[in-house]
Amino acid sequence: MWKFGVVSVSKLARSRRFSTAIPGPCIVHKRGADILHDPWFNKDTGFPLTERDRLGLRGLLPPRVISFEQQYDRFMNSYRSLEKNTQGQPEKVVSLAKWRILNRLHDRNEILYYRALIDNIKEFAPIIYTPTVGLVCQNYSGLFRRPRGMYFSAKDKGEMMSMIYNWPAHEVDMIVLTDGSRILGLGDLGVQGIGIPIGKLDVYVAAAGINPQRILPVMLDVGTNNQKLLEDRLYLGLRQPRLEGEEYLSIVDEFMEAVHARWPKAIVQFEDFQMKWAFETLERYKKRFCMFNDDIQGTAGVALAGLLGTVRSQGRPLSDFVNQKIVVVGAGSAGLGVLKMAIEAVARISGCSEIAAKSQFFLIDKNGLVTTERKNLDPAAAAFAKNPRDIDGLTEGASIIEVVKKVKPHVLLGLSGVGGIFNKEVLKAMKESVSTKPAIFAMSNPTLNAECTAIDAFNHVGEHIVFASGSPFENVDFGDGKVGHVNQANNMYLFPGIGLGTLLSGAHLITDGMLQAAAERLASYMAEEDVLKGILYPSVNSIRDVTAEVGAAVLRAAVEEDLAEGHGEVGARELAHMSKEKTVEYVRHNMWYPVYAPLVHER
Ligand SMILES: NC(=O)C1=CN([C@@H]2O[C@H](COP(=O)(O)OP(=O)(O)OC[C@H]3O[C@@H](n4cnc5c(N)ncnc54)[C@H](O)[C@@H]3O)[C@@H](O)[C@H]2O)C=CC1
Ligand SMILES: CC(=O)C(=O)O
Ligand SMILES: [Mg+2]
Repeated sequence: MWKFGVVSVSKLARSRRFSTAIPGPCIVHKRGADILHDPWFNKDTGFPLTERDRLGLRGLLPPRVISFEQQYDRFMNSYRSLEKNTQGQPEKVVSLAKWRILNRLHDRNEILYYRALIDNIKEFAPIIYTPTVGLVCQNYSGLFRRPRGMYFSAKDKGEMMSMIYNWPAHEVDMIVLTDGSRILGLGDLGVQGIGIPIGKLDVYVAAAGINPQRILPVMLDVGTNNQKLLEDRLYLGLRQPRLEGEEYLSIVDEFMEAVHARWPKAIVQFEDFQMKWAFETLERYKKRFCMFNDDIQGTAGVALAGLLGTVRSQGRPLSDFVNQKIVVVGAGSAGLGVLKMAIEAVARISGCSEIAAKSQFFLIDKNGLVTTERKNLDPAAAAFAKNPRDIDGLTEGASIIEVVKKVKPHVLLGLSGVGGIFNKEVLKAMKESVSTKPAIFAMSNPTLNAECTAIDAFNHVGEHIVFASGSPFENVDFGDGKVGHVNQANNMYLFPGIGLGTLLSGAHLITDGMLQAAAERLASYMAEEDVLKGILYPSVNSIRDVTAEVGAAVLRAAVEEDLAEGHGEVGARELAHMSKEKTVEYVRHNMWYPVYAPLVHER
């Protein structure tokens, strides 16, 4: 395994684009061409001559040694040329071309790839993550060139305990797992959903500095109910309907046991599971394994930070959160997670009961306003259903426009997966909001599934609004130098810190207290003057800094709950004695940073 010295965290490394500090050596068990074909070790033309001699590479590369800086510039020049050459072509074609050039580098040379990603995260995140990752998943079987991560299928039942040892790395810290059943707002994409764990883990490396040799994207292929995929000759997954009930759970159980047996400290992030399994697996595993569900819990924290930000943006104290009327459209894993966490926050802030705290929240799903009169009310949504007595003038199943007109909410938040449902009529109705700064959160991904665009929100509601979307939109230019700020309300601001903070704490569980600490730290991250301008979240360019703060908050919460067992050479006692500032520095210090380490061959 690679062991890097202090390079990744020294002030020197952070303040210079290319650090001159020398990293510790990295042991490699291969020689010659095998190294060139291994993206973990390959340096392309960057191998120094002495290393070429030591590793049997002489003659396998052109003679000139190219520095890392030159390789980096060469890659960025190719990327810029591609941008120029694809100008005017359809957006999908351009996005996929950009993804391909990045993916090729990922497959060839991980250090260079992650350096390019970290240095250009704002520009590259929309390619390796939402929205382009959605397009990649939709076209995965056609785009497939080489595997990445692990694939466990229903056909592997009984084999997983041994299969897990097929993974070449001895240590794994972070796993992102999906069953492909609800990929972004794109529905069931079966095995093609593997693109999501890959993209999320790239964000882990870029934002949290998790060592890429210690990550593992996993696809649990239990079939698909997507008829188009089942009929597609090139589809790479199991061509059978999804397993259900106990059969399904037994597959997930077996996988979790296998992971735990090989890497008892690995953290498993559940991602993009359809709602019923998202909730069920969270309940089933959260007290047994170190895991969380990003769509339920990560999203909830990011949304809560944004909701608290909207209160601050109105120039009001946080205690006013209890008076904010909030309409949530989408009663799935994400929407219900947000409601639960927001209601708990209202109860905490006001000291009232959670039942009383619910009065300001309205939940709408595909059948309209959710009330206790709903036939076959989903048990997961029941806790948030309105009693018809409390919603004067509104009835079961009322439409979004009816609810908005009647309630005049401070916030309209979408997690429905349905593009454009905050249409002109709905947005115009938000003009009557009782808030001085009405907030529109169009959080569904990818871009085409957003409930509205930024331009439509500012045009139809007004320039004074607060706007956030799950996938990035450009800021809106009002002319005369005035700009409507677009926030990206995406769980990418939290999950890397949740993972890293948990890892460094050595906790074997992720508790509500740790998740709450993460959300609170994000909520307080922005300065008052920015929040008053409607800027609720930091720039994606600051994602390592945000993650260090969030990670430290999670770690400290684990210490407070007496769950921290320590990590590496830093024990529980030492963690408990770290000040807040020292904890942030400690977290920062443990972020991996991509530099070429000298390779040392060992048999
Ligand atoms: N910005 C972010 O960080 C995150 C965004 N999301 C996005 O949220 C969306 C939903 O995710 P999940 O909750 O997991 O999905 P889900 O499938 O569990 O839930 C979707 C919900 O939307 C409702 N819905 C469908 N059509 C509707 C309509 N026309 N009007 C009102 N409600 C409607 C459904 O009844 C259901 O309650 C996806 O697009 C996903 O990409 C999810 C997690 C994080
Ligand atoms: C961002 C994310 O997790 C989702 O859209 O599902
Ligand atoms: Mg997700």
